[in-house]
Amino acid sequence: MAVQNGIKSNGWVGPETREEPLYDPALLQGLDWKSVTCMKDGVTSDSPGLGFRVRPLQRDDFNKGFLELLSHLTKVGDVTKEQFQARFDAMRACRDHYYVTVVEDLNKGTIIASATLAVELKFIRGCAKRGRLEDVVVSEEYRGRQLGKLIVSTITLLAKKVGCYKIGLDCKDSMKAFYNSFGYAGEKGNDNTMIIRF
Ligand SMILES: CC(=O)SCCNC(=O)CCNC(=O)[C@H](O)C(C)(C)COP(=O)(O)OP(=O)(O)OC[C@H]1O[C@@H](n2cnc3c(N)ncnc32)[C@H](O)[C@@H]1OP(=O)(O)O
Repeated sequence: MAVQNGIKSNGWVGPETREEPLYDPALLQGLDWKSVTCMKDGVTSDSPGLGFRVRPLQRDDFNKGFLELLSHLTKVGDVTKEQFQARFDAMRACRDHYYVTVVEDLNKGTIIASATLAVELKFIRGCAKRGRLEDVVVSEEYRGRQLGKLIVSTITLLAKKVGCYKIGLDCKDSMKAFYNSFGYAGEKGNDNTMIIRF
């Protein structure tokens, strides 16, 4: 892809074009961590712990074990690098809709946690935006080290920052207590997920 004066032919502008982030990394700066009570030892997305970095998904994360990480959540299938990059490019083209956010272990150069904020545009509520928390996962060998809380809290704060009026999620019954600890709760009379699988 052609780059001229930091501006790519797809219109992406910013100092981190070399790393090709899915969304503007500056959005992760200055999140309101004062409102988060579940983190211990001052861990935030700006200070995630020695050797860790919280950042948007990048186009080269195929090489950093991103799909391997997702396999700790569900079936991924045989996704080639070309397929991964085509999907990445499609998500980036839908600007302001997909905020796949990861934690990288900088010492190993691997992606060790991830979650997605998907933003749905509405006509209701004055053309509001609704957030969805999707595909939360921490690599099995890194669990129990606050990374789950870190990535979920980051996405929740990000949803507020980008202007969502609410954020919701679907999860198994066994995960309800985990999400309750961040303030996610079922609503009386409106606590059903209904799906058709194709
Ligand atoms: C919307 C969705 O995507 S639902 C899908 C959720 N993802 C999965 O099920 C994938 C497999 N599981 C995982 O990847 C991880 O176990 C996660 C993401 C659920 C948790 O990640 P971890 O890094 O281990 O969590 P973390 O260390 O931040 O622990 C957070 C706290 O939640 C608690 N916790 C962890 N799992 C659960 C659970 N199932 N129910 C209740 N509490 C839980 C921990 O005990 C810990 O409590 P503490 O802060 O009092 O010590």
